[in-house]
Amino acid sequence: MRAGIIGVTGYGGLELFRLLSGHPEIKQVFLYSSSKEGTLLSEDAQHIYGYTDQLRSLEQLESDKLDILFSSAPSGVSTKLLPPYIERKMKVIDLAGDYRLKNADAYQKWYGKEAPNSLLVNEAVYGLTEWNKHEIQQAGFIANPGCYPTATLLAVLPLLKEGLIHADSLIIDAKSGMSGAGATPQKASHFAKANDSMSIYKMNKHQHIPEIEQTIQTLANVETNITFNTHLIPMTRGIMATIYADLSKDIQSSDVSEVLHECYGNKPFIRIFKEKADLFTKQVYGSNYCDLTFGIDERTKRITVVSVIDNLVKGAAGQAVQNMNVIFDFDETEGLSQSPLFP
Ligand SMILES: NC(=O)C1=CN([C@@H]2O[C@H](COP(=O)(O)OP(=O)(O)OC[C@H]3O[C@@H](n4cnc5c(N)ncnc54)[C@H](OP(=O)(O)O)[C@@H]3O)[C@@H](O)[C@H]2O)C=CC1
Ligand SMILES: CC(=O)N[C@@H](CCC(=O)OP(=O)(O)O)C(=O)O
Repeated sequence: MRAGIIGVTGYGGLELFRLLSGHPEIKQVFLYSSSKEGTLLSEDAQHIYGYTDQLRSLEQLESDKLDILFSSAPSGVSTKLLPPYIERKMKVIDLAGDYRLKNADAYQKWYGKEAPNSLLVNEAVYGLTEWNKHEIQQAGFIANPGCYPTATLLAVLPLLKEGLIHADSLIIDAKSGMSGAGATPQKASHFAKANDSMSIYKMNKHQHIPEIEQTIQTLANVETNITFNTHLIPMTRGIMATIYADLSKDIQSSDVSEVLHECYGNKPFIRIFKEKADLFTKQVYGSNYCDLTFGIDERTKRITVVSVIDNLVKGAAGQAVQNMNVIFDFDETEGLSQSPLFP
């Protein structure tokens, strides 16, 4: 099979390149750049020194014959760039947020950008693999989930669906490594500011709030108004989402455990740890795993659920490859079975 990657010079694109290069079904990967066409990817990305394929232009993409196209460009770009390929029925997986929100006003409000063509938004299948496998199997066009929504939704959906927690009590405290902000240097990622420090950002206005609420509505069939905040941590990869919710009935740990195991028992990338396990982001570093634990607080009748992922793998490129595997009926773990890098 032949795959193409738009935005391959960015962090999500490089991770796609790493995973697709080791995928047994992918024979060729075409690399596209909007700014560095004709140069070698390895000139910038020294870790793949020796790789000699030139970056192709977006004009070349128009006539290239691909079995699947991944787009890992900043939000707003795929609204303009992807329609011809989706309309041509090329298989497309978009890692950006453009096609995730079904409501155009919500997209404009939270992203501050012009909403994409609504027909194509309706065509897009939300690629939360463990929850949407059947739809993904039939799909030609996938809106790959955001990194924070992936970590959050995998943790809360089973509990919401089974009515174990009050939907309107959800508080999500999420933290990300610096690669979540992409390869372009920013003020917040300047070493002297970010190192040895921690910051909160986009307080109560993060663009992933409507994505999480929309997906809870679609997949667990409940309305929510979440409190969701994000923090930047001086590490390269990783997301930890610590989630608090009121228990809806007299729930025991064994009920929660049973619901999680029932939901994810046969899912290769979800690992359920014992209650109150000391999870850390590095235990999933470089892998497609989402690790979960929880603890019931008998005193407050609240539950804490914790989820860790690698933002570039399960939160982006890994889940995109998992979705490709589902679309083409490959084993879901094909090309994704590397164990985490530790220490
Ligand atoms: N980083 C993360 O953890 C996650 C990121 N995402 C989403 O994935 C996408 C990529 O993120 P990330 O890799 O971090 O971002 P980066 O900023 O690291 O990379 C984006 C790449 O997009 C390309 N690009 C920029 N403008 C255009 C354009 N007009 N047309 C085509 N290509 C363009 C650039 O490459 P070139 O100049 O060579 O074309 C650039 O390298 C974003 O939408 C992001 O929100 C989703 C989940 C997690
Ligand atoms: C650390 C950091 O800055 N992370 C980014 C994640 C970007 C992302 O995944 O954006 P979309 O899902 O909207 O494409 C952020 O919080 O905006």
